Amino acid sequence: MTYAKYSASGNDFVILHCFVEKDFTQEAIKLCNRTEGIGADGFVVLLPSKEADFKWKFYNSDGSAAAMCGNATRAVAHYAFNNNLASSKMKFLTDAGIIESEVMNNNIVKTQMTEPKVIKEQFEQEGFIWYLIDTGVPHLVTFVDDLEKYDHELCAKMRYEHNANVNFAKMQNGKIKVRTYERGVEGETLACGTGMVACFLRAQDLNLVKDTALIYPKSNEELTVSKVGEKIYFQGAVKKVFTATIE
Ligand SMILES: N[C@@H](CCC[C@H](N)C(=O)O)C(=O)O
Repeated sequence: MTYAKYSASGNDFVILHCFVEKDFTQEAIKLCNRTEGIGADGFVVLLPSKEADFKWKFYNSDGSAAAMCGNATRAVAHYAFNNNLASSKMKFLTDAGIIESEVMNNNIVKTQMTEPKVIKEQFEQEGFIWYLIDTGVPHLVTFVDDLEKYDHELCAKMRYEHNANVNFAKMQNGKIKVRTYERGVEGETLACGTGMVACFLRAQDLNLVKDTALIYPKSNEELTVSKVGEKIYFQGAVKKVFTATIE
């Protein structure tokens, strides 16, 4: 089995393609394990599709399946282009719908995200004002004045209560800084794409940004989120860390 390890702004993935669809839960748990496996936040398998260039199955590191992953869309697009599975502009099927991605120069990949759906308008809980939105997967967002307010125990509580990923965001010189607790990793990751998009949409809602914004996750790598009409684009660099073959 040949696979690639990618980092998309610090959110890391093991990616491979095959022709046989099956349940990859055990492979996800084994390969994502940081002590006894390769180590990653997520595992993605690309499979043939009649409707698009390919389809994917996405798994979190604990083996749970997720409908979408913004950062993985960028890593997977780069992988597909480099493995001749698609041209630089491609469409692929996720459980959240069709994704369009474009591989550009300098390993920059741009993805058109799925249509967001507000699940719950702002509400107060645990001393914070939250907003719950689905950007492919569900995200709670709270804007704070200090990202040190990010609290693992609180995130875990909110995550289970709302079955959502949890984001603490802060405006700094017109840019958005974000820390995300990810469902299925059950901890803070270095970046979460659907989380950054959720924070951008909440910032727009609060009139903190216009139609485009620079966003910095925990890894501090720069990403851009923009809204053109009703379409939302998410863009940034990805890194192929290595490729390898395992028995
Ligand atoms: N890291 C991803 C989101 C992956 C899925 C999420 N953990 C969930 O289960 O909802 C991203 O970049 O969007």
